[in-house]
Amino acid sequence: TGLSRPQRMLKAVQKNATKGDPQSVIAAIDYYCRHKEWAMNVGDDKGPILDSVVSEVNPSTALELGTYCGYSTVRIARLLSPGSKLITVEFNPAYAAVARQIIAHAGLQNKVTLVEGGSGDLIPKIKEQFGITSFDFVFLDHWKDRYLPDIKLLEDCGLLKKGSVLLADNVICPGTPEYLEYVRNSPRYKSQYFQSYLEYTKAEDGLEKSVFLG
Ligand SMILES: O=C(NCCCCc1cc2ccncc2s1)c1cc(-c2ccc(F)cc2)cc(O)c1O
Ligand SMILES: [Mg+2]
Repeated sequence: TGLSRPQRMLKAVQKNATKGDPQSVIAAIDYYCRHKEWAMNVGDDKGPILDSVVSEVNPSTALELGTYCGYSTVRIARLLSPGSKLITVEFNPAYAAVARQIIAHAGLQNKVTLVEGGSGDLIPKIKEQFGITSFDFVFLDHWKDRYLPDIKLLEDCGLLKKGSVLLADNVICPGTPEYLEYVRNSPRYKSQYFQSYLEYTKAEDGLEKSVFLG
């Protein structure tokens, strides 16, 4: 059966990107996915919006739900200040194996902790396992029907504080209607939509930024 799509993407990174250079890793993945084969990275249309929110928040602690091949992990981690930590959660072991190698190729493995498992199982264990009291920034990019239950779980576990910023991918395509309805109508969040495009396509998609008000 040969290599999987994530493995072919990894080969393209190892061939075309400079070790220790996150920007070249990002460029190699975007080139491969735009010109060779599509993959569900946040991509180079939505990516700069992600970058601007991460830079604005400058998080000491960040959480990513849904690593996939590590593209957005690299985008986020390359912007973190020294001593800051990104925890990224991936359910699929094959994706996680590729992501570890892509994150390492970018030279960002010291800023990133990749945890394999389901978000619902892991979130309640984060405080005890990682000594984290709250997250300054959360990027949601995993199962679209897990966005809402998982932010409620983050609230219940006391992992959000006043000012914590949530950024959700794919709120239009594939879509996260229940999540959007909640964050846009809850008095506990101030929400804002950033219109963009589904990665490597002309279809509409966007990111929803929601600030937790405590
Ligand atoms: O499903 C998507 N992303 C989640 C992958 C699920 C991996 C998981 C991670 C994890 C961690 C913890 N707990 C449970 C889980 S489950 C996704 C899909 C599309 C798309 C858009 C149009 C299409 F025609 C076809 C696909 C675009 C995107 O940007 C996506 O992010
Ligand atoms: Mg996505």
